[in-house]
Amino acid sequence: MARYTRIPGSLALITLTNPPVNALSVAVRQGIIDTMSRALSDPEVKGVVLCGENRKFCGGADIREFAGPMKGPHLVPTFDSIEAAEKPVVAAIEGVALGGGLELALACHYRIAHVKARLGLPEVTLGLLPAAGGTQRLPRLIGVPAALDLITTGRHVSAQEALKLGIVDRVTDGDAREVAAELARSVSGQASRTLPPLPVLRVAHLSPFRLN
Ligand SMILES: CCCCCCC/C=C/C(=O)SCCNC(=O)CCNC(=O)[C@H](O)C(C)(C)COP(=O)(O)OP(=O)(O)OC[C@H]1O[C@@H](n2cnc3c(N)ncnc32)[C@H](O)[C@@H]1OP(=O)(O)O
Repeated sequence: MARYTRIPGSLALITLTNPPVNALSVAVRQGIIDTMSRALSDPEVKGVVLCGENRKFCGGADIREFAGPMKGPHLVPTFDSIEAAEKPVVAAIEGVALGGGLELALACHYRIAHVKARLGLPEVTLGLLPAAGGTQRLPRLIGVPAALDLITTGRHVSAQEALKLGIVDRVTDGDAREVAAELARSVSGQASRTLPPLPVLRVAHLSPFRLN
């Protein structure tokens, strides 16, 4: 599930609620769609903060659902609709943002991380790819070499390394939700931030092709 709360400054706070790590179960994916739609259709809401319950942003796809057939909304359109939102969406990353959890944060327009947060794309360790936009959004944000390192090793990075790499916009030792709310208020009314275009790979004797 995802809980919807109105917070000061004309903002909506969306909290993923699926203990223990707020993994992206069917109910959480549907909850994101429902709460985002509520925030976007309310003219009083000028921006959105997205966080996870119990100070854990999101541990990724819900591995408890891997045994059965895929049900409910897919991650890709769910995340695409966040990226396409005309109101700023800021991820408040506490605890972990792993796999689909980091891909969710990458679909947001801004990311604030708590100093103790860990981020990564560990899909490769499960024999999967970050197939919910991570292979596109991460290279656009931090460049191909750094993105390939994270995608192919599955290693977790600290909040400080994530800041250095350009994955997050700010690191705080305070309440990441409050810092995210401050940022959302300061950019509300501005055009949503978009990622730079995909890098074009040029190989001798071949026409350039787009990485997608
Ligand atoms: C079919 C096509 C799908 C395409 C989509 C592809 C895109 C997305 C893919 C993914 O997201 S794959 C999943 C990626 N995430 C992970 O691999 C995270 C795995 N978990 C961990 O690394 C650790 O558990 C942790 C989150 C760092 C927490 O570590 P900690 O040492 O603090 O606690 P643990 O004892 O390991 O775990 C606590 C508790 O949480 C449960 N859990 C952890 N991750 C998940 C998860 N992703 N889904 C569901 N449950 C999860 C874990 O099983 C423990 O549960 P209990 O044993 O306490 O019941």
